Order: sequence, then structure tokens, then C-alpha cells
Amino acid sequence: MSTPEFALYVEGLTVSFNGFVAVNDLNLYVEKGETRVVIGPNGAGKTTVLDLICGRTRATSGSIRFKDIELTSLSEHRIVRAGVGRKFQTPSIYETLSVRENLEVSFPRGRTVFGALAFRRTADVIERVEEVAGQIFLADRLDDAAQLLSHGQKQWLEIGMLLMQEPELMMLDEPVAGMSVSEREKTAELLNRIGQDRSMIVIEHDMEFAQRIADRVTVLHQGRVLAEGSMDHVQNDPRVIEVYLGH
Ligand SMILES: Nc1ncnc2c1ncn2[C@@H]1O[C@H](COP(=O)(O)OP(=O)(O)OP(=O)(O)O)[C@@H](O)[C@H]1O
Repeated sequence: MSTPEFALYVEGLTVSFNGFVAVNDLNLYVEKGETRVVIGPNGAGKTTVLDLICGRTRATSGSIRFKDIELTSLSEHRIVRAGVGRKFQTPSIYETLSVRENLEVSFPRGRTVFGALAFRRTADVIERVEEVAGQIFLADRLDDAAQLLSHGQKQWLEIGMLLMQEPELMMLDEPVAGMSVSEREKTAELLNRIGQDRSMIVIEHDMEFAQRIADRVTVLHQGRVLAEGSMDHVQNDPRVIEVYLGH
């Protein structure tokens, strides 16, 4: 049996807020190319773990290693440059810009809105924008203002903005919240496709959706790992049923 290659090593990760320990001595290992779904009751620490990995929140102790880079001491933008992309629950797209412009500003060379609008639409940018627009089901909406998109399409656009940076680790917080049934279907298809080339961590409450995208599932409870493994394994764990699934 070959030894798994991990993209992300989280060890002994702890953060406390005024004495309240939100993440408690957490270990988490995500393989290259793996899609890990993180579930758990409200307040379990799921969002805080993503905040710690992307540098938005500083750890009290512990280590987060990604491709041999220690992330706990890096700034948020350096973590992005190291190849970690994060999508928050509420889309942070530019409503008045077109879909095309939103994707262009996310191209690594055009870091700011102004910089991106000023930069030349070189063949590689045009090609990348069209490729990503196709992936996120918005190829025919490139010239529409982002504000005209549905809620689900805005979520896809933000995923597309992350894809422009070609992250090796992509983290998504409840990507299908508020989506219609057909949008959920397409999002599962999208995540399964983009998850083939990178590692992903997805926080999800919808178990049916989680089942469709997860390689493995981690259940958090009170800042610790309560259970981990295949969806079938965690769904049948009596402790998981007691604290989460039974409610
Ligand atoms: N900056 C902060 N200051 C103080 N407390 C915080 C802070 N961030 C998170 N917490 C607390 O840490 C705990 C974990 O919160 P977190 O948002 O990570 O949970 P979660 O598992 O994502 O929950 P949900 O499913 O409700 O989103 C909560 O009790 C929350 O109130």
C-alpha cells in the first residue's frame, strides 16, 4: 500500500477567544486531490478552522503546514499566494462589474479592481476567463452585470473567481446554502469536477449534498474531531448520531 501524500497537515491547532477554546488541539490531514467535508453542530468550530487555515484568525498554538510551508505565521495574502483559496458564505463579488470583469480581476496579475481594468486583455487572460466561465455554467453570461445573476449563479461566480487563481487547496463554507434543487445538482457536478485537480475542504450541513462530493468526512464537536472516515462510517457512529445527526 502506498503512503498517502498530504497537501495539508494541521497539528495541535488551538485557538481560544477570551478563554473560550473554539478549536482544541485539532489534528487534520488532507490528502492531495481529496475532497474533505467537515460537518458538525452549530458552534463546533468549523468556520474557525477555515479562518485559521486562511490566516484570518491567528492560532493560539499548533501548526498548519501546506506544501511544507508553515501558514500560521503568514499573512492572508501570502497564504493565497501559497495556493490556498477560500470562499466565504456570502458572495463577495463586484455587483456592478460584468461576469467577465469579475473573473479578470481575480486573475493573479490583476490583483486590484483598478489594476485589472487597466491591464490588457491578453490571449491567456481571455482564454482562462472563458475556460472558467464554462466550468461555472456562466459562459453565456460573460457580459452581464453580476447583479443580474441569481443567488446560485453568484455563488458559482465566486467559485470561478477562486479558480482564476488555480488554488491547490480550495475551502468552501456551505456552498449550496440557499440554492435551488437544480443549482445544488450543478454545484455537486462542479465541485466534483474541480476537485479532481486539487484538495478541497467543504463545510456542509446538507448531508445528501455532502455524500455526493465527499471523499472523506470529518465531524467536529466542541473544537475537536469527534469522528472521521467515509460518509457511511461517520453516519453510523453512535456519537455522531447523538450530537449531530439525531437532531
Ligand atoms: N472571533 C471570535 N471571538 C469570539 N468567539 C468566537 C469568534 N469566532 C468564533 N467564536 C466562537 O467559537 C465557536 C465556534 O464558532 P464557529 O463559527 O467556528 O462554529 P461553526 O462550527 O462554524 O458553527 P456554524 O455551523 O453555526 O457556522 C462559537 O461558539 C463562536 O461563538
